[in-house]
Amino acid sequence: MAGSSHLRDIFYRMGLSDKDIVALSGGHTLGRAHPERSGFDGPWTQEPLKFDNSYFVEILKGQTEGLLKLPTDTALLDDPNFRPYVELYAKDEEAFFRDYAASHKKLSELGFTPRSSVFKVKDSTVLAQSAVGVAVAAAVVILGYLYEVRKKMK
Ligand code: HEM
Repeated sequence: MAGSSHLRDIFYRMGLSDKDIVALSGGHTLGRAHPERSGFDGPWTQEPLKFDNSYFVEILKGQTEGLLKLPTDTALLDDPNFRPYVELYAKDEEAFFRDYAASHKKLSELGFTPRSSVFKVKDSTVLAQSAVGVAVAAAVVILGYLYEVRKKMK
């Protein structure tokens, strides 16, 4: 089972799970391989411009003339933890859409610090700076006023 352990090596170090591996592999429902790029040839599904669960339906069918199966696609079938997700997504497209969206978000946000935590630090710094600014401005106004009053009293 070299395929699935290699997949786990790569995806686990990014904090992704078995479910993420299978759901994201479903990205191959779109597009195709090009001999001049990867050496592989052809699409994974009959309608490679349509985002649906057909990638999972096709890999469960086995070899189909004209459709591609990468070693990482067949690894999903051989592994006892991956396979239940393949079967689920093949029969329940909504489950695939739901899990794909969550995994895609996770993948897209790798290495990204959420806005809220950045702004919390920034907000308190900005607030502290503004408070000092207001205090200085108030002091200038008050001192100016006292200076005028003293001048009039003289
Ligand atoms: C599991 C590990 C993966 C492997 C081994 C892999 C491998 C490949 C290979 C060999 C190609 C063909 C490249 C070419 O010849 O043009 C390809 C294409 C593609 N991959 Fe993956 N991929 C993986 C994961 C993913 C993921 C996570 C996504 C997105 C969620 C994805 C989306 C695509 C798409 C959309 C294409 C088609 C590109 C095109 O039509 O030009 N792949 N992938």
